[in-house]
Amino acid sequence: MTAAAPIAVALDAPNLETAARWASLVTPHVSTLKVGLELYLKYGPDAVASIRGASRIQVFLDLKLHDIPNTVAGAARSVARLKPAYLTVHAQGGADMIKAAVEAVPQTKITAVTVLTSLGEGDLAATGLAGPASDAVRRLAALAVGAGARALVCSPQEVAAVRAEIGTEIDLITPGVRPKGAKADDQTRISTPEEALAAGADLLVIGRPITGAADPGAAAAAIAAGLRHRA
Ligand SMILES: O=c1ccn([C@@H]2O[C@H](COP(=O)(O)O)[C@@H](O)[C@H]2O)c(=O)[nH]1
Repeated sequence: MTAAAPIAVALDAPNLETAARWASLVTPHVSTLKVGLELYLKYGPDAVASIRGASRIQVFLDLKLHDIPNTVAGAARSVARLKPAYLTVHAQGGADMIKAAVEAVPQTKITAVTVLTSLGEGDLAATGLAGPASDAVRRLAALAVGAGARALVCSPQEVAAVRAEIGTEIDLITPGVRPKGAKADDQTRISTPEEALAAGADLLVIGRPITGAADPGAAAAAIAAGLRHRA
């Protein structure tokens, strides 16, 4: 049996039946299933239970919490019983907010989202974050790790620079991954799965290139095979 590839499939589905079907098709090929806002806001904890099924696959709860520290700590405690491997917060919420989340759920890796992979340089300037995205990502990564985050989300284009700064202990997770020739959709700072892994990513988040395929299981298997061949 081959080891599951370091891929988190983003199960951004309109209903539980679709998400559970995708989950059962991709589970043999990948290490992680990601539940995000679309599914969690509609179904809550049932979303996690139904995609996990009877398997022991890792769950990545991508709720991108961003509020005052007390509120984020309470929100993190509310999902602790789901035992997600990863729970996201926005690094821009600041060090106290990240620390509050870390202390609230010690068994889960609090994962700080640095700069959304959909944003380009122009978008950043418009939000008042001057300078190249890579500068903001590195600054927010250092802040988040200093506050206790054990994983970071950045684009594959910044992974090598972040890795050089934060060392090997922190998991680097990259959305914005597109197989060669695939549509970028609304993602801006993208790379291929092979490039992301070669740059030092630990876990690649991939949604639509897998879930939008006619056969999501085959699409996941093909990307996983590509990663094995480069290793
Ligand atoms: O910066 C970020 C943080 C999170 N995401 C999430 O990852 C997936 C990507 O899905 P694709 O279909 O492969 O684009 C999605 O669930 C996002 O919410 C991100 O894209 N960028």
